[in-house]
Amino acid sequence: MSRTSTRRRGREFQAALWLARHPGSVLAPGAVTASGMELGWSTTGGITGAAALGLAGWYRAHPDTFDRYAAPHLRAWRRRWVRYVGPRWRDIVRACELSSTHRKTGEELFPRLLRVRSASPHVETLFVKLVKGQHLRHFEAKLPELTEALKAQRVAVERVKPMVIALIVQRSEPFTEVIDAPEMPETVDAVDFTDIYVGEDEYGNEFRLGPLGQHVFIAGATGAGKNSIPASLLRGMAPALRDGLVRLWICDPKQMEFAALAPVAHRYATATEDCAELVGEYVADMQATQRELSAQGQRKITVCRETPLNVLIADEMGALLAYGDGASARELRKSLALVGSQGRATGHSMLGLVQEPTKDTVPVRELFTVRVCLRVTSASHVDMTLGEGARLRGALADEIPNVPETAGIGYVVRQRTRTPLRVRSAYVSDTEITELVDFVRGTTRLRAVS
Ligand SMILES: Nc1ncnc2c1ncn2[C@@H]1O[C@H](COP(=O)(O)OP(=O)(O)OP(=O)(O)O)[C@@H](O)[C@H]1O
Repeated sequence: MSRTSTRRRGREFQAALWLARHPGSVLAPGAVTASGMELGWSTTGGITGAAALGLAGWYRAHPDTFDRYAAPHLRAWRRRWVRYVGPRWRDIVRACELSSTHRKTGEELFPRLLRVRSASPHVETLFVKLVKGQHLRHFEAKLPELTEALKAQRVAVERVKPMVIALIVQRSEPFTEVIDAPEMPETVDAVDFTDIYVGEDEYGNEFRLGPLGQHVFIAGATGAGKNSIPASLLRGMAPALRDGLVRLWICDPKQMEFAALAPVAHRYATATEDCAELVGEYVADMQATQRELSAQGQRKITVCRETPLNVLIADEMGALLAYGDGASARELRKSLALVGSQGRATGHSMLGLVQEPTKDTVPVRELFTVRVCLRVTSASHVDMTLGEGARLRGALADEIPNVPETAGIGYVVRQRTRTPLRVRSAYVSDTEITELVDFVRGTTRLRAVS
């Protein structure tokens, strides 16, 4: 209903509305006061102290679960009240000329901060209710001013629903140094095919992927550092490759970085038709394993020489699917779909690399169980890679600067919470690829052992 009166809403009602919007601010002090009056102030102090101690104990004892479940809420709450408390938010909005004046009452109207989310220490998402007459465009036009006013590195904006937008505020860069290539274990016993080190996450934890039972999709613009992820995985499995427990199948239309691995690959192809044939063989191999498994009454393989882990690396998937000749591309899509849906039990995994996640690659994307989005050139590529809403939740992969210092940086979505996690893969140089190849072929001893 539009306002016709020239009088403002009374202050007592403004206060009541504020309290209704912030029930926590009423309930928390209310609960403490009630407890103090009912149970006595020393008991209440004891309960509050025990809760704080419990939280501190959790923080120290289980960093993983604390960082995942408690930290985002505590951080969001603290930032809400330290950085964006009423007058501060209004000052920022006013300084960026994003407030407006009510025509009749002359009252200054501010876009209202509905919610602050902070899934990682480096990013906050501010959900903002627009003032009538405002549009996403007004905020887009003021992004540079907002970035300065918020003292942020970067601010992005997205429309959430009518009258509500999200400002995604990146505060800092967790990765300022290149991460060394993973060491190669000496023996197969040291390799866990479901858990291989490939880099670090923004909390300083190890970023690990498991090729056994998973298909990994990696999107990133040219120079984003896609190759480091498969290369790190291969280094982590080096003794298994050497001993015939892992077989490598490579589709390499570009014939650049992966060409160095050709000598240790079980199959290697470059032309689209040859790649289609290679993937066809991969499917036949998978189906043969399926028959063996069902003859033995088993549901999945144990990695050994007889039933090795097969890893299919499909570089430039977009090019293979979109620009190759029609029949081969169709054949490839069908075969990849089969591997995607049936290959996990038989130990037939895929690592798919794309420069641009477009509509040709998106249907295939759904076949992959783990997706990594490195620097991409368009905001739409983020959700195309990681799934709807990923960018809104803070996966600003399109905002990663296009400079060599950011290679290998990107996002994965945590399966349980769907929160994007900023990660950086270890960097595997050409020399370290050569070292891997020599190790697998048995022409060198190890440089180092984990
Ligand atoms: N994880 C990393 N950490 C630091 N630097 C890296 C990392 N990965 C790659 N780089 C640097 O970025 C350059 C480009 O990497 P890479 O060739 O893997 O990119 P790409 O995404 O595969 O690009 P293209 O699609 O053009 O092949 C490398 O030569 C290297 O200098």
